[in-house]
Amino acid sequence: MRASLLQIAVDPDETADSRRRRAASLVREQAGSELVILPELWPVGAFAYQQFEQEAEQPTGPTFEAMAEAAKDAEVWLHAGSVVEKADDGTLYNTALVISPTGELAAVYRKIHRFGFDKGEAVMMGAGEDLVTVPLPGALTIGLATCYDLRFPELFRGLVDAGAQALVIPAGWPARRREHWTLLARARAVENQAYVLACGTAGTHAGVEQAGHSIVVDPWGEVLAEAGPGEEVVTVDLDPAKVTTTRDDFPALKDRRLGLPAPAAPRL
Ligand SMILES: NC(=O)CC(=O)C(=O)O
Repeated sequence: MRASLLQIAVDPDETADSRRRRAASLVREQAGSELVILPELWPVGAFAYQQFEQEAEQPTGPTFEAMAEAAKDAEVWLHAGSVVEKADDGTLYNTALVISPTGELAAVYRKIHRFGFDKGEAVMMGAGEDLVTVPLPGALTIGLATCYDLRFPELFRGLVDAGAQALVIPAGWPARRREHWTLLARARAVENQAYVLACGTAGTHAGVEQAGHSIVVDPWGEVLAEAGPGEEVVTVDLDPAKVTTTRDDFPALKDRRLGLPAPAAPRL
């Protein structure tokens, strides 16, 4: 199963429409891949908080329209990264879109853990509540998470329990925390015995230099491919059987101790 990660640059000197056109043409160039992945909030930039309201769209808005055409032309499954979604009640969400090779909206995932503590998406956006997996026919079942979610292992265990074999994580990860990005991506792969495909952005916006370094890790924790800091396409071949063989040969997931009594209150 061939997968391509499109590590697109999100510098502020480009409009969202221009970036959508560029992304669409990059997607079309990936014909032959089965899965193509774009990063988090790439039309606007993950830290461009001031633009969120203005660039907010419906899940079937301009990003979906441009990406659905491209997915159809290339005949690929497209994880179109995430967009600022404006829900019917006006709430904004950081929402990932998965598009089928026939151009249908196959799944949406609203980011569960919002980044920013007392600012940015943490205060401007609603939190997703639903874990989402998508079985790609004849290939792997992917589990969806976005950027800051990478720091919360319990989410990934939930995805694995729901059948995920590959964890797809679009991000807008800052350069100053790049070591965390690589370490966490490998940790999520090892502990869940799953592929991790984590696609970041390049460039700088809102004063935040992006890490790039999109990474693909196999279920044993080996790095199959890693981008540099600039705009780049990473293409890898995944072996769906490797998930099963890793889990069979080293069955650590079966040694989980579920149902232990919880402490009276979390000790933080
Ligand atoms: N931007 C994010 O969602 C997450 C992030 O930057 C981090 O360090 O975590």
